[in-house]
Amino acid sequence: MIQAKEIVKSYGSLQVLKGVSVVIKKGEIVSVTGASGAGKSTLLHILSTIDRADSGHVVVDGIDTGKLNDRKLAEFRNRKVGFVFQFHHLLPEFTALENVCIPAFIAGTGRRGAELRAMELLDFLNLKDRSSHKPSELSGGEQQRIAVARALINSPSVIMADEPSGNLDSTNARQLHQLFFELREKFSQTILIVTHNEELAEMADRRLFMRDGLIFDHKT
Ligand SMILES: Nc1ncnc2c1ncn2[C@@H]1O[C@H](COP(=O)(O)OP(=O)(O)OP(=O)(O)O)[C@@H](O)[C@H]1O
Repeated sequence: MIQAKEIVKSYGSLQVLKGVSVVIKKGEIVSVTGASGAGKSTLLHILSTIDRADSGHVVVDGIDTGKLNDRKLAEFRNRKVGFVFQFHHLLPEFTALENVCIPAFIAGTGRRGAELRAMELLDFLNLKDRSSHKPSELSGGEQQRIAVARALINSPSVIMADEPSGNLDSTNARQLHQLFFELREKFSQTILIVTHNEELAEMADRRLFMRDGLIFDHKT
């Protein structure tokens, strides 16, 4: 489902990824931990095609992303990959429902179809009655669940989360963690989570660990 081979990435003279290879199977939930600066976010950005590697290959859903031009890559990302970040990045002037719909509009879905799908997702996430609220009128946990709904609207095959619960209190963090497992049950999604949260890392099917730009199986 996600295959990365010999990924190398440098920023100036700093080589951040030094030949990272990883395979993540369809429907698998994998966590990545490691010290600050180890290269976790950089790897996630490359696997999710937000950023390009200097060398190496990233294949998602059988598509070699290195072969796509920028326009095709943006289209691919919009349809195939859902993102959840530490800070939800919801647009403050739009309602929860509108925020969730935005990736669907970008994909060319009509307003009615997008809103129907968004309401289904908000219902699944117990947020239906918050749909007309702006982000500032929602709690941190609700904002993050809205961001999850936004990540799901185009039914991506892959969800990538970078410190998704880093900004939440322990109760909301636990609920969000549980949600990832419910998503896998319901939508068979492949989920890759970068986290400093040991409890979340431990819940995953498989744990990976990064050190100095290299990736390892996590040994308990
Ligand atoms: N755009 C950039 N330009 C220059 N250096 C960068 C850039 N992005 C990341 N780096 C550097 O690359 C290294 C790895 O960063 P990265 O964000 O991948 O680490 P991380 O393991 O996710 O850390 P953290 O746990 O603190 O989020 C760091 O030394 C960082 O300063």
